[in-house]
Parts: sequence; structure tokens; C-alpha cells
Amino acid sequence: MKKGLVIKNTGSWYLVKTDDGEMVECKIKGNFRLKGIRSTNPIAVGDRVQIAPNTEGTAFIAEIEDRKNYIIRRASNLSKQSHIIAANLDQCMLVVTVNYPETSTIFIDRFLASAEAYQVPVCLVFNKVDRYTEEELHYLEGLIHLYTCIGYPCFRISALEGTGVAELKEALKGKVTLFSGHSGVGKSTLINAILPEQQLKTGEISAYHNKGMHTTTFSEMFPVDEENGYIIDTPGIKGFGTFDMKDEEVGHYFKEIFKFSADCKYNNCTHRHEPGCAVREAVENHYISESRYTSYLNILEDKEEGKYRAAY
Ligand SMILES: Nc1nc2c(ncn2[C@@H]2O[C@H](COP(=O)(O)OP(=O)(O)OP(=O)(O)O)[C@@H](O)[C@H]2O)c(=O)[nH]1
Ligand SMILES: [Zn+2]
Repeated sequence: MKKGLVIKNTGSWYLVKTDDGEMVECKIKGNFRLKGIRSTNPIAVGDRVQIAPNTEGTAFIAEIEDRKNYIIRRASNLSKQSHIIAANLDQCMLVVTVNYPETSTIFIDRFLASAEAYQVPVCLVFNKVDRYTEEELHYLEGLIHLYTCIGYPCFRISALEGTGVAELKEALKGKVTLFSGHSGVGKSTLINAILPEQQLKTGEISAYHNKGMHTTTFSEMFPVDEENGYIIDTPGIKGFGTFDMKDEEVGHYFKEIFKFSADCKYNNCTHRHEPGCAVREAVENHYISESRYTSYLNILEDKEEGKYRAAY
């Protein structure tokens, strides 16, 4: 038996990098099922596994270690079956632009809330700083201040000109990182700047998914250093999977709201109309930003209309 990391899933076989550095093509033995998850794929990129090598130099995956987190995509809106896109993420880089295209704080906050639910730490990467006007740069500084204070590290970069890319690369060392963000914010440009040797690959993948042929997604991790740092490329995946939560749970996924909610009069407070709400008081006193509170209410409203699941 050997231990290793799944770095590629082709649908019919898995590529495992063993802890002694070997690359082994692996298959799954028999009826491999995981407790709790109804998934179309029992093993995903990022999984730590034990493999049993056979004489042809390939191996069977015998065991999978418990995951610290994973991201899924539901096979369809109605289906309970889901596809695990990647497991054991150390972090997610959410690439955003103040303009060209505009990324709204509602989008950012919804993304951050689902990342909290999935227990994946997020850094915000503000791209295209070379293009902004004075006013846009001013707004950018405000956002960076806001999110840094809440506890999300922020980077200012220009993927096009290379500004700040070295610093970002430093933050990828030894970690498994997923890149997300709206279409057009510069993810491919950034990944190309980080992994120059992967140029062609990224081009192929986007050409492929632009044709709308991505009915099944097979993920791959690309090494970024010698110390098990990887970037996960997931064609067509923009956010985390959907999840169900109660009204009073939404606030748990906004770090600063959660902190203040300890002092609400009712422990199932939804921070809307309840008397003695410490969160509303904190918004009034500017300890919680209006934009974050608006995003919070926006999720609650969509939940009421049954739209939240569909939004991701
Ligand atoms: N001015 C400026 N333009 C950039 C920068 N980064 C990317 N762009 C441009 O933004 C456009 C979109 O970049 P992509 O890298 O294709 O964006 P993407 O996020 O991969 O988009 P999808 O593939 O649709 O998800 C391209 O025209 C890039 O040249 C930047 O730092 N500054
Ligand atoms: Zn409250």
C-alpha cells in the first residue's frame, strides 16, 4: 500500500501522485461508496488516498482519507445526486474587478458566505488595477479596507502587467487553491501569468468550454511549486455548490454578523425586525457595513422566494 494525492480525474481513471513522487494511473475497485454523499464520482481531485499497486505499474484505490472540505455541483436542479469537483481545498482566490466588468458586493458576499458554509478560506484578488480611474481606485481601497477588517486577505494585481503577481504566487506556496470569479475578470490571464508553461492548456480548456460542451467536468490540479502547491482548474465552475440553511443560520456565514449576534436578545434572531438585535445596532453604529448587511438581507429574501438555490 502507498499513500498519495489524486491530481487528475478523467472520468474513467485517476492520476495519483504518491508521497514518494511517483505518478500512478489508478482505478477504483468494486463498489466504492462514501457515507453521507450521493455522488456520481466517489473520488475527486484533491483526495488523499491509499493505493494498492499491481504488477502492470497501475493501481487500485483502496481507501480514501476523510476530507476536510469539498465542493460539489448538483447533477441537475432536481437531482439529489451531486458531482464532487474537488476535495481538501486549502483556499480559494476569488478574482474580482471593480469595473470591466463590475463585480457587485452582493456577488462577493454571497460567494464568501457559501465559502464559509463549505469551510474554504477565501482571499480576494482585485484585478485590473492598471485600468481604474481615480474614483474607481478610491472605491477599491474602501473595499480592501472592508474585507481586510472582516478577515479576508486582499491582493491588488494587474494580471496583464504583472503587478502584484509575485506576491500572489507566494500565497499559493504549498497550498491547494481554487480560482473563481465572474467571466471576464481575468482568471485565465492570471493563471497564465502564474503558470507560463500551462499557456496552451488554459487556452484549450476555455475554447472547449466556450462551445458549451462541458456537460461533464473533469478536474485537474497543476503544480505551482515543488512543495505540493497546486492550482485547481475546473472548467465552467463559478461558485460553490448549493446548500440549504435555515433563516437564522445565514448570519453564521457572515463573520462579523456572527460575532455581534452573540449579543442579540433572541438566539434565533434573524437580525431583521426582532427587538434587542445587536446586529442592527452594530449596523447603525457603523461597526457592520451597510453593504454587508444588504447582502445578508438579500440572501434571506431570495431564500423566501426560493431563488437562492437557483442563484448558484
Ligand atoms: N487592463 C487589464 N485587462 C486585463 C487584465 N487581466 C485580464 N485582462 C483582460 O480581460 C479580458 C478577460 O480576461 P480573461 O483572462 O479571458 O478572463 P477570464 O476570467 O478567464 O474569463 P472567462 O474565461 O470568461 O471565465 C481579456 O481581454 C484580458 O486581456 C488586467 O490586469 N488589466
Ligand atoms: Zn439580531
